[in-house]
Amino acid sequence: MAIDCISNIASMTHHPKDEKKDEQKKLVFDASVLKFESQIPKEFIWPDDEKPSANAPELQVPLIDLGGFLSGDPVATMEASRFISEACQQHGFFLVVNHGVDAKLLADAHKYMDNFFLLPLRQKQRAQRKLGEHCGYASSFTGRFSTKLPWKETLSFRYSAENNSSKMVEDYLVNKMGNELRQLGRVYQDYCEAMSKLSLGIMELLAISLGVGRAHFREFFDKNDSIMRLNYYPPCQKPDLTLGTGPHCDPTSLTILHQDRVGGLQVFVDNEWHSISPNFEAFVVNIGDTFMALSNGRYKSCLHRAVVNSHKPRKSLAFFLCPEGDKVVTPPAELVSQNSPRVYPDFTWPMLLEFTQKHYRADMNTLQEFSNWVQQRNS
Ligand SMILES: C=C1C[C@]23C[C@H]1CC[C@H]2[C@]1(C)CCC[C@@](C)(C(=O)O)[C@H]1[C@@H]3C(=O)O
Ligand SMILES: O=C(O)CCC(=O)C(=O)O
Ligand SMILES: [Fe+2]
Repeated sequence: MAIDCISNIASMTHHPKDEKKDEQKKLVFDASVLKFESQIPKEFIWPDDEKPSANAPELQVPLIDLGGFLSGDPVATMEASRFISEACQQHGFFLVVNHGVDAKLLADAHKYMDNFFLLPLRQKQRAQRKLGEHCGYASSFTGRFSTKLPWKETLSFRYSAENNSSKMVEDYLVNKMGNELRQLGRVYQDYCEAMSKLSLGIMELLAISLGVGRAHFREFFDKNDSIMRLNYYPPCQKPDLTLGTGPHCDPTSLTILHQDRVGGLQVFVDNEWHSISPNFEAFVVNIGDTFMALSNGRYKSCLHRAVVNSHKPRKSLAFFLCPEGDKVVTPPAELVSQNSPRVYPDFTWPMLLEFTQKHYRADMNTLQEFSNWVQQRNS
């Protein structure tokens, strides 16, 4: 595969445009084979100004204890919302502990990632993500991007909090991968339900921290239609030349990320990349572009990326909270005034999702580029 991959890369430079497109489709990232190569394909080598810097300083992120809030303690609730307000005005990232997510479920969610990603490539490709779609298996997005390829494999699927969708995740994975992955499907169904519940709690704290009605965002996301993404970063023989996930702000509303014990998440704060050290007891929470719009720009969606290493695989589970498709993303009246005029146009999440899947590779400017695109289309 690697030879095929490299010969395709080699031949990609000599074909006319249309044939080159065909060649790109054949470029396959098979980590189990590429690892025997001393070099990495040039498509995975990022420009010098984006390569990972040596040991990034650790970011001191507030560890917010949700225990008091979850048990209804009003003092603990106010304290947690204050910590969140400070973090979201600084960089949009915070850590939560005593979050109420079952430890065995968390352990299973990591264990079943190995069950999937260690399958032979041919089997993983049964769930192959199609161009323009956001669900399915993808490896480094070969065929979607031709440069700055991320050193990762992902499996993404939809989760809906609608009552009649209690088996959506399980059914999707069994339908794509066969009945032998039914237990895996059940684990991620349960995991997404736990993430949705945790997200709605955090939405209450965000509303309190912004001084809007405590139920406002909770109701907005009650029947969320979210994305679950499993990130698998194979070891890389040249970790200082590539990135696991490129620099970006999440276009979604809220991300609840659980990284394994390997570490690799970095956040761009005070003009420098900082690492967020792994803490298996904690979830990393960050707001995304859609919540930045909902907060009328009050809270910032933060630039972050993931680096890889040469000695062991890294895994992260990212739950991307997204509103139902027909919800209009517009800030509550309390956050708009003469002193705080509207920053972004009204939009729906499916519009922004389509923009990132068909028109624009999400980076640190997605929301601004999307706003320009919306205004052009409406003018
Ligand atoms: C809506 C989404 C698009 C991406 C997955 C979710 C939220 C994060 C986005 C992403 C991770 C940002 C960096 C670029 C990207 C292409 C990736 O590296 O995976 C983005 C995802 C995507 O478009 O598939
Ligand atoms: O793997 C990580 O730590 C970060 C992944 C990420 O930012 C994403 O999937 O949006
Ligand atoms: Fe992200």
